[in-house]
Amino acid sequence: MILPRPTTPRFLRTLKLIFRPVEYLDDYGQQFGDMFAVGSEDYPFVYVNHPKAIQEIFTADKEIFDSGKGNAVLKFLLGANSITLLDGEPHQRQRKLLIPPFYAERLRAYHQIIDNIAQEVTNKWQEGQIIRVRTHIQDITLQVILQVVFGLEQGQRYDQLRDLLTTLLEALSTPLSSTLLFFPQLRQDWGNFSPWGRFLRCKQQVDELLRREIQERRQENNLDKEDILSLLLATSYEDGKPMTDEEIRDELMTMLVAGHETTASALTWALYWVYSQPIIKDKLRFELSGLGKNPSPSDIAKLPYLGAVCSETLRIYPVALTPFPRILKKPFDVMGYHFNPGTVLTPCIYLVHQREDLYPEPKKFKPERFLERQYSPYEYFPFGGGNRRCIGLSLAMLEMKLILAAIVSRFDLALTTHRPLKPVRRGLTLAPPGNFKLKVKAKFNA
Ligand code: HEM
Repeated sequence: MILPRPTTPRFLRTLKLIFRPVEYLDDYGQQFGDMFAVGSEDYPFVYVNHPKAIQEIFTADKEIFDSGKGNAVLKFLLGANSITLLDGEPHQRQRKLLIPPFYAERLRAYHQIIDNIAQEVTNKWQEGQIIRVRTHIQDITLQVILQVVFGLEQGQRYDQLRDLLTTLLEALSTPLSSTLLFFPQLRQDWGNFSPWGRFLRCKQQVDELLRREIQERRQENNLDKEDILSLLLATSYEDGKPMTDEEIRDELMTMLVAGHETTASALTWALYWVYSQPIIKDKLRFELSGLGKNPSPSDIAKLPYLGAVCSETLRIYPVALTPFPRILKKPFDVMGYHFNPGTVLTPCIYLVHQREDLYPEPKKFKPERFLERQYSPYEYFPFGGGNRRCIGLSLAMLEMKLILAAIVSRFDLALTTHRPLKPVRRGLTLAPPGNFKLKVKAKFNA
């Protein structure tokens, strides 16, 4: 069987994928259905949009695919030791060390930190003020990473890293600057006058600060600290060897890049959906009020409607349109199609989340669907799946719930325009436009 494929020239397709990613997928998804191919005839890039096919991919033998190779484009940012760039045994070895700090029982230690940061940033909001949502939310999620993952306390290095990391990631966040990711030949260092030159200098300073922090923390050897960096410093591989400073630095950068922008985008969407539909805001407030005054973060994290709002937020516009590409190392069959080594199989999160047979009226934001039925990990997978599934899933969901609850219970916010908010590209991800604003109508004492 031969897969359908678009006839649009490659260059035009790539431009559409960069500047109008959702239309790109909507158009081809409607035209071609469950699976379609782009790229070369010999080594096609295949979008897979059927849950059965996705199950076959996510449950296949780990040795069949490489993914790290497909992420090589991120080496300049994350470093060569990043888990996202590794495959096979080195990848599994690294995952074994990185996953335990994210177990649910460990995350309990972070509840209060997340709640405090959310309160501190939003306490400054005043009635009548117009909030540029992403700036504030990203400040919260960046501080969560600095405190929970890097274990930093507020002070000079905290402020330096906070500023540098914001500049670093902003440099790659517009649809135009995202072209640097797709066309490496555009990365030209013409000093501080060129975006790439500015990026390189900023990255050097971040690397230096992280190197110093890791060295000092190794010397400090404080076994009482519960942040993820401390846990990584204390752990070792099966052969007893500890992680090297370079490995730890690259994983810190990976968790920062993978964990802070993504969560900020998801939360910004959540605020848009909640405040564009008053009934959802009312239902959330009602559910929260059932916990009484000063509810514990652990109780908030268990609320079903709040969870459903977060899940629906990640369904309708998933932050990642696709998980990492799976590059075949061996021949493999999916739903009757035969693929040769070199083929790139890409389960498409966005198109599966838009399937009418799974999600009736898929363009409507309806949290109730997550209360009425359970979706399999092949029907709903905003965090990817199989042996590469996001390691920060539980932290991200916890942050979304606690921060959304902190805002909804204390503020009445209003949209400043009734034009529907359309997603835009932000690096490799999909995000609400950076200029999305909300007006503070009322501030309550929760
Ligand atoms: C809403 C927030 C987030 C979303 C939507 C998200 C989504 C994803 C997706 C789609 C993948 C690829 C999985 C695959 O290919 O199957 C991934 C991988 C990853 N994510 Fe997340 N993520 C989020 C938050 C986080 C956080 C908070 C962290 C850590 C602090 C994190 C760390 C990682 C890492 C390290 C990987 C690579 C896993 C591997 O290669 O084995 N993510 N994430």
